[in-house]
Amino acid sequence: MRTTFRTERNVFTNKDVFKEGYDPDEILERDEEISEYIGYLEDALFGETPKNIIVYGNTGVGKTVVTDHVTQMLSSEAERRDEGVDIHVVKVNCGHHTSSYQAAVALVNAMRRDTDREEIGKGYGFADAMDMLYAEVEQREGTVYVILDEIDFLGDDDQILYELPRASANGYVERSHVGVIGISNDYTYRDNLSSKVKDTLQEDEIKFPPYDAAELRTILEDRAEKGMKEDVLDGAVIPKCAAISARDSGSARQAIDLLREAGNVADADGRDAVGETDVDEAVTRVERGRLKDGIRDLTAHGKHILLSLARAYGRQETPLRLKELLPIYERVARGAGSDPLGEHRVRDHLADLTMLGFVEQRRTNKGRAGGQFYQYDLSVDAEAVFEVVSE
Ligand SMILES: Nc1ncnc2c1ncn2[C@@H]1O[C@H](COP(=O)(O)OP(=O)(O)OP(=O)(O)O)[C@@H](O)[C@H]1O
Repeated sequence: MRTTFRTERNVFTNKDVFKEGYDPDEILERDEEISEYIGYLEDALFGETPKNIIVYGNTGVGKTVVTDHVTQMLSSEAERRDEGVDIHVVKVNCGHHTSSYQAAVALVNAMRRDTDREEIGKGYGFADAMDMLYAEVEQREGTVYVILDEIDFLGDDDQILYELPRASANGYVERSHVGVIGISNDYTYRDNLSSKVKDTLQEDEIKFPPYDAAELRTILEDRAEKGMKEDVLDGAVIPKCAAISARDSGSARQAIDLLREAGNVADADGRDAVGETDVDEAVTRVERGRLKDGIRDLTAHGKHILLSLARAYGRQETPLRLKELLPIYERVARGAGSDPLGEHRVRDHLADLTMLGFVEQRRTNKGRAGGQFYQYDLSVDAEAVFEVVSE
């Protein structure tokens, strides 16, 4: 039981070093990708038409951190040379702005915020938004690199990728150039683009492979040095976090999360030594965190259905059939103030939840005459479901 605030932590010197938004001074183990990137970006420094680039790689492999780093380098270099070439960078996340129209509006607003102007409201069409975007670009009188993070969320609505690269050729901007950098988790993204977009974009590709254990160790050692006290880590901790993450995902995010959580476990225990067993506990915590994020991302009815299953599971009534689940779901949905969906839609949701790994679907044969039917069970921790729903 704590009655006072601590004056010093047991393990950490700076927890911010382990946060998602932390900007590392140094990007480690990505020299090849940085070099390739610099090669593509360089044209812009000479006032030429900028190259369009798409960066591919799984989650947590450094696409964002490297893109931020090299584009920052590019605009500082242009400023340092002071040869009349200004380079501006504007970034939006298509995961939050999933249509070409929304992305265009978000870009206009980002550029307006950048110059302390009011954001535009609603009620414009795509063409209006693009006109406003071109006006912003033209005002910069230089090269504007547009970064579209999570570009695959645009899906078929990729008109903006057709428009932006043609801005100069079409005379929409005369004093400026526009370049596009797309960031994607989906290696097949390009295959789904329409041929007219492919023809205009003519992009170069940079692929970010997953990190191996040795690379993750380097990244973790650097973070530990910046954010943890000296000598608190047992020698096996970093190699273990690195090995688990390399085997699982090759993600630096996962590795950093594991090290932070292992530190948290020891710290909360009042220890100033982090050991291997703390990593085991960290794995459980990080997985639970990821599971809860996944539940949070579900639609409202997805959550209602999962909660119904979790309740049934808690009463040891699972596995159960759809017709047994429906009344529970209907009560849950009404309790949350929404109209329950019909049987077919619930079945579709259950199929989605099964695909996402939240639910297990079993086919059961009931003797000769009984025919076949499906039964459903919860395949994630019920507590995590209750916790998210009660947030
Ligand atoms: N080479 C590296 N050196 C130092 N830190 C890194 C490196 N690569 C990744 N990181 C860190 O790992 C985390 C995830 O990296 P980043 O956000 O760049 O991944 P991403 O590939 O863009 O992932 P996502 O597709 O999920 O957005 C960040 O905290 C980042 O600072």
